[in-house]
Amino acid sequence: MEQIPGKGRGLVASQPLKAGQIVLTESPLILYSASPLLTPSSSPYTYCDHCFRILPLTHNSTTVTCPSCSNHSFCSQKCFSLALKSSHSTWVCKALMSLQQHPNSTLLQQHPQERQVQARLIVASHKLFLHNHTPSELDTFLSLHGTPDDAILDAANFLHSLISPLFPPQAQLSVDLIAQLLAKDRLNSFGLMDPYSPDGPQRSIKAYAIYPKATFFNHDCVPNACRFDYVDSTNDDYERNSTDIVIRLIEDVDEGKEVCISYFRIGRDYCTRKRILMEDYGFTCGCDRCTLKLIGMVKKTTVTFHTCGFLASMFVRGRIVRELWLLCLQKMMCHLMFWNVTSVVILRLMLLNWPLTPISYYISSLVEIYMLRLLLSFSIA
Ligand SMILES: C[S@@+](CC[C@H](N)C(=O)[O-])C[C@H]1O[C@@H](n2cnc3c(N)ncnc32)[C@H](O)[C@@H]1O
Repeated sequence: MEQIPGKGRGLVASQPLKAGQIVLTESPLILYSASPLLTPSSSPYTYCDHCFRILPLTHNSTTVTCPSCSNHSFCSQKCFSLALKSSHSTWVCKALMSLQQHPNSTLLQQHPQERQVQARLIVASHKLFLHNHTPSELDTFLSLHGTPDDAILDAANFLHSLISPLFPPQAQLSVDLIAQLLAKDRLNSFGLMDPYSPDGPQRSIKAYAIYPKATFFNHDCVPNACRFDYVDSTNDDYERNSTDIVIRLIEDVDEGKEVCISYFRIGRDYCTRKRILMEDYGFTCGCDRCTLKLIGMVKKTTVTFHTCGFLASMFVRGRIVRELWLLCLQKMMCHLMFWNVTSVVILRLMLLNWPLTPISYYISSLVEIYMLRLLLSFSIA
């Protein structure tokens, strides 16, 4: 891990790496369902509440429903046994049931639906708040990027009043810790997606996970690494946990080069990428793809601006000296064609040696347009 200028911490190759190589496999520190506590999920699938694999539409002999809450189902007895020790312990089961019951549910329903998912996050991360829990996990979590803003503090106050009475006495739940949790989760959690199907509905997020190392991958719109989380596989297809994250390289990476992933599908256009990165992650991307696109846009705007100015000045002058204009038109067109072609050739030759920056494009467009203006004045004169 290194400090990357303008990006904070990032992950850098400490040796030459090959395309296809797995550079990280990791289990989540925190994992929770993305379906709101009180509202039925919009996903066409139901999932195992421990490993998030799809459950069969009709419960088969291997599916187990929690006998205490009857609200959570598991794909197998093995998953249920594992869940009882972690994701669906007796305390989690009781806390979720209590949040789903009146009057807690009434209070939750008065808030945006997002609050129901945030409540799941706090319940799922209760282990971090236990006094006797390993402090390194809380430290790791608190060291992640993200600070609470006013909206998060409001949410934290509400959720604290709702959930703290449910917490075990040995848990150090405070408004500040909840606010930290929400802020870190917003910038660092990965969505686990519905399975892909070519003619199925648009994929939605079935669960969220925070991975303590994977979270340090910065974003690039042309990433050199990519997430392979095997969420679409069935139980028999593979051995690793279905909620583990797997990061593979897309191309060879030299020693010292940063390894980046894309925080979303890479097919999105420049403006959509820019908006998502600002709204969801709070930064403007300076990767090569975005910079080139920006240069193109600056050039287009500059050329349009100067062309409009040029046409407007031609129009005004044309009106004032209409007679002269008509007389000179024929002569001018000859000059224009000559100078325009010449200036374009000169400028393109210059550009070959110029660095590709918005300034060089701006100056070249200015020069081009002033040459044409000069020529027009000569022609009219
Ligand atoms: C999941 S964290 C990545 C690790 C983070 N750099 C850190 O220091 O903890 C996401 C945050 O990293 C920063 N970041 C990621 N990619 C970036 C990029 N291409 N340009 C600028 N900042 C970036 C943003 O502040 C973003 O909110």
